[in-house]
Amino acid sequence: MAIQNSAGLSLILRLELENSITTFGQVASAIGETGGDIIAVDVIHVGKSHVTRDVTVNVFDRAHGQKVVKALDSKPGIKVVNVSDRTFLVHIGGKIEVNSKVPVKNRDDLSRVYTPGVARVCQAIHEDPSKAYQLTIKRNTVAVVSDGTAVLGLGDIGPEAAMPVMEGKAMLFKQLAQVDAFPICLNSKDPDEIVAIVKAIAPAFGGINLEDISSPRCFEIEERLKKELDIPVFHDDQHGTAVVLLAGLLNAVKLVGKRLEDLKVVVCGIGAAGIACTRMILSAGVKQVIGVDRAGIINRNEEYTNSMWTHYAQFTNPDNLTGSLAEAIQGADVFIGLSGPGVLKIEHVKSMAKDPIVFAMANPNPEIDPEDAEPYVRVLATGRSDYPNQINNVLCFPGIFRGALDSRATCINEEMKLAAAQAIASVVSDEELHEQYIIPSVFNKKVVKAVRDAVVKAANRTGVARKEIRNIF
Ligand SMILES: NC(=O)C1=CN([C@@H]2O[C@H](COP(=O)(O)OP(=O)(O)OC[C@H]3O[C@@H](n4cnc5c(N)ncnc54)[C@H](O)[C@@H]3O)[C@@H](O)[C@H]2O)C=CC1
Ligand SMILES: CC(=O)C(=O)O
Ligand SMILES: [Mg+2]
Repeated sequence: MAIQNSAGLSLILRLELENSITTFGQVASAIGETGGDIIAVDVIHVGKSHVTRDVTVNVFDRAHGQKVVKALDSKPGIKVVNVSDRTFLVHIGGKIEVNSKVPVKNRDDLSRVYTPGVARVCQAIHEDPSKAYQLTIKRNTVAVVSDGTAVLGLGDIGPEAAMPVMEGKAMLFKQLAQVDAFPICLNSKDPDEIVAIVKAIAPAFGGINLEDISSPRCFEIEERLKKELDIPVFHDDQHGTAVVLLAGLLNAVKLVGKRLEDLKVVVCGIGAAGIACTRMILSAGVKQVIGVDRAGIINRNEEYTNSMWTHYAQFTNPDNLTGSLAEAIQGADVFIGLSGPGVLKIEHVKSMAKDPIVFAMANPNPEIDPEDAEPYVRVLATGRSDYPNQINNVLCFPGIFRGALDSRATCINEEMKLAAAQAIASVVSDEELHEQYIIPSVFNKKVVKAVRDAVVKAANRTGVARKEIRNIF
């Protein structure tokens, strides 16, 4: 099983080439000798003495990029005028914008969309607040709320630094499921204040997607908001991740011919995602889950300062094992990583049971380098977009909110989550199922529709839908 990795970093190098001294062939050789991969060349300006070209080069990391630049700069007749990182370029000015659905071309239009016409619409909603679903953006709009305390695996990097991730989530909501989503990053870490703020902004939204809020605060914040709001509140790192993880696990066990109830599963990283994933796989039928965090195996002999861990020990680790990851993983069928980079070593993988399944889901860098793990595992998945088998909550949140908004559900309950997991898994047919294809691609158009339809049905079945469904796809 060969793993294809796209290069880590893509740079655009603006080069000024002196015609009499150098050729493009020399440029290409200099880049090739350093291991850079040219993926595009554009001519920017042709002059008598100089040609300016933009050369797009894939490199492994920053240091490699610097090596390529140095190699070019050292050649006579080649000048590196500018270096831009394509990832930064797509972020300039942010990734989303608000568009108007109604053209305003004259006074007549203006008086309808704005004052005085708008006043009658406001009064209609005042008389019947449920009309907000017909007459405002509420029915199709989700707030993506973060406090920046657990951004990917980068930790507490603050609300401003969290924005690119939240903009990315909003972009994906729109692109994949036509849901309008706003990134809202809060300058507060106080659960009381976060609950109060989200409650206060809720009238404009049909759902709340909590994102990258650190544990254990995230549990309290979500629970309180669920109780106090009549729109779905969904902590994506918990439930979106758990839904996609279960989908991947259902297909992986089918592939290796094991049963959920016979598995020994190790979950590393007992935070928001790890706890929710544990709950989800237990409710799907797994019996033996062992949690590991910085304090080692989570067991019932300890009283942890993190009360969630004390609670976690009550419903996991049936044999009350103690020790470290090395002890936990011996003979395990499945490793689920939701912690940080480099936690899982080759020796750990070698000590797993036959046909090991490794889901190294920490972002941006997984618990083990996929190239290192690949020779020793049967099924490998990461959370990243540039390897096969991407187990990432992006497979869930667009479709699950599409279904919840369409059925105007009051919440996203366990049945809706389970239905979403089964729907994602079902997109991969038995004929297609393969070590490198246990989970559909984010770009597989069947995913959002399958999840949305399954969620709508589950919402109806469980009595949380407030609306008859019209099919929008
Ligand atoms: N692939 C996906 O869809 C998703 C991936 N993640 C990733 O999972 C990781 C955790 O995310 P959250 O649960 O939201 O964060 P969190 O902050 O709630 O929990 C992380 C947990 O991992 C533990 N941990 C960190 N380093 C560790 C180490 N070296 N050994 C043992 N335990 C360690 C922490 O102590 C903490 O309990 C992040 O890297 C995040 O990017 C999270 C959500 C979705
Ligand atoms: C994917 C995601 O939500 C995370 O890594 O936090
Ligand atoms: Mg997240």
